[in-house]
Amino acid sequence: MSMSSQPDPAKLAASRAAVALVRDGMRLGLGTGSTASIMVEVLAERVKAEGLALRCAATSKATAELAGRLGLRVESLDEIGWLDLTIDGADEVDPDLNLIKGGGGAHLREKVVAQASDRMVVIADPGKVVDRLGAFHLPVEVIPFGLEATKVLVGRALERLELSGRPILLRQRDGRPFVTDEGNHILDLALEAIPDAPALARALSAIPGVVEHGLFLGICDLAIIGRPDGSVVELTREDEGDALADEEGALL
Ligand SMILES: O=C(CO)[C@H](O)[C@H](O)COP(=O)(O)O
Repeated sequence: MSMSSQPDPAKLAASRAAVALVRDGMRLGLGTGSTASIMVEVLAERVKAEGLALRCAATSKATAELAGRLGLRVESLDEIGWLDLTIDGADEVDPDLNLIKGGGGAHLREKVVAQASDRMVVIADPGKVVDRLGAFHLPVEVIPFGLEATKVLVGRALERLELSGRPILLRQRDGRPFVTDEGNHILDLALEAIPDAPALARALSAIPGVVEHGLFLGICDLAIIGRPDGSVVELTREDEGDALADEEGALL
């Protein structure tokens, strides 16, 4: 494998299993983050070895740059129109395959791309599997205009959902507010646990300054969890709780 540093074996195992789902001629969505980057490298190697003809849409500038550099054919989502499969990482995966995403600040484009795909497959290591979403800070992309007012409205929404007092943190990078590929900022909500994810998703989406939150509810079709020994566990929404219950001891 031509990767510069030795990849995490669990992420590599999940990536290989996901890339095995790719078929010649597919239109693919490429996720963002360290796991998705490994997947892009594995995919590029397979494309080179087998001469597959793929069309790829990236979920971030960083992924577009990586995929292009590795020789994958990257086009805009509008050029491709619709995708057969999107493969992406996640920050948390619950037993119903609901996700928190956006640790890398790309969840807006990631959600657009995932929703424009027939199938979304998540690749992750066992540390991402949780019983209930919320330990990971929930990213919320907001427009710069009226940021303080948006923060107040987010706080009020949390109060109504019995999450009052939870910190709302403006994400920083190099001492300045983080700027997404779409020119927006990110509020990270330190919720600890999310009792009612659909209600929170609705409340956040109703705030005008909020562009998109990192809750991916009912979007993921398959989660491939890699293990450090190179094996994988596949979780689907149909077998959701059962599979997790069976595998939990081995996963965590
Ligand atoms: O949602 C994301 C980026 O916005 C990533 O998929 C998520 O943060 C997981 O990243 P990693 O694979 O590096 O742990």
